[in-house]
Amino acid sequence: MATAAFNLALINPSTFILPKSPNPTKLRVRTLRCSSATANAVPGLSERPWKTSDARLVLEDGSIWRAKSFGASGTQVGEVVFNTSLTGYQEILTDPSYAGQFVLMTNPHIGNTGVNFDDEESNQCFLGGLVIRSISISTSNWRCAETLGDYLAERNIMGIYDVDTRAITRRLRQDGSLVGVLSTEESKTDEELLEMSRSWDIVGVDLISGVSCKEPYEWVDKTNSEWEFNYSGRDGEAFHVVAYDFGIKHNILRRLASHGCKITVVPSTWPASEILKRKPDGVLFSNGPGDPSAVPYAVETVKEILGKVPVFGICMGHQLLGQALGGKTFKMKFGHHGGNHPVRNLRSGHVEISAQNHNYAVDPASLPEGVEVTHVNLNDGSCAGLAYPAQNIMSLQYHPEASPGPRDSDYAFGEFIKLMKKVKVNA
Ligand SMILES: NC(=O)CC[C@H](N)C(=O)O
Repeated sequence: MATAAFNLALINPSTFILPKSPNPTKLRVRTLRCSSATANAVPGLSERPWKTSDARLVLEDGSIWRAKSFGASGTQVGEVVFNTSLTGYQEILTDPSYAGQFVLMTNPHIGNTGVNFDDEESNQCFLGGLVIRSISISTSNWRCAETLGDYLAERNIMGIYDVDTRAITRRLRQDGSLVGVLSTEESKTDEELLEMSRSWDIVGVDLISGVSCKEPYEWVDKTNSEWEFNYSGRDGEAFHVVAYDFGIKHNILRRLASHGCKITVVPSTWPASEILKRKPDGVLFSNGPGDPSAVPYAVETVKEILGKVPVFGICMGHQLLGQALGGKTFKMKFGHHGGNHPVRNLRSGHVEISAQNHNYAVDPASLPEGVEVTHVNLNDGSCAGLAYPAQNIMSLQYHPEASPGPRDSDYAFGEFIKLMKKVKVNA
């Protein structure tokens, strides 16, 4: 969000006098400095608009979308999903939950703030590729370290632009998720690419094992003090949380640390018995890519931990919890991906604007008695959060850590702390 504010400041000088800015002078100096120091032309794109189409996106429904390439070249298959976030493409590119997917941004103008050193949500880009309407021909931001095109090329990720993202989004909304093949290779025929898209599937595939860490590690970084916004819920007491890494986003770890937790991150296959031996105050089941029904080993791990220690599930973690409690998950028509999804907290009655990224959901009707639906997605009524107070379980289908997205749901980390505190006091 701050990136957007700085970027706006470049376009509209009136934003220099934001009344609520903690330090307007600092903002002005940084903004002006960045406009001259980091304004870079994107290599290879300065010839626009004369670059001719050199890439194709072939969808499994037989449609062929001609486009211009940036980033890496080659041929790549993936499931196309659309993301409605207005800002935060770097966090989206580094969210491991996008493994196996092409992210199509509905915001038409991408790349204007480049990429920086601080907004990475993991150490790698796991997504299949990026599909955008228009790539910015210059980058201009005080934190910009390189252009989006260079960044993707270095990580061997394909991108295409000058493609009708509105038309593709309407198709996905109407017909549901579609598998596609992105290719810059002239030698491959349309028929070959179509065949590739039709013979590939993301359902039933364990994508977690490809993104989880290989060894346990301790995490200490909090949200940078310059960006911290929520000082409630901390009283100096440190709770030890073990976080299962199913593809964990760094901001989940930063927010837990900012809320006063000492954190150990463990691989997705780490035995539950090892965790319980460490006697943590709580266990977090993270977000992660793919089909929750394709990872029965993870559901078994969750089952072994439930009821023994307070737990918090986020996105994939929420889906695995739903299954471990005896419920079912199903694939949605086109899922939820974006930083602007309204959710109602049924306990408080408040509506949150949330960050979401999922294609699967828990069917609340399949859950046993005693499990409470705590949050509902207001766009389609789907289950957005669960609690099972008898076993100190809470979970959200969406992202309280945002990154990118609004901070409305950060209170959920505070609720997890309260849950751990309650159990510790009564122990
Ligand atoms: N962000 C996530 O954890 C995604 C969850 C799951 N892979 C889905 O698509 O529904």
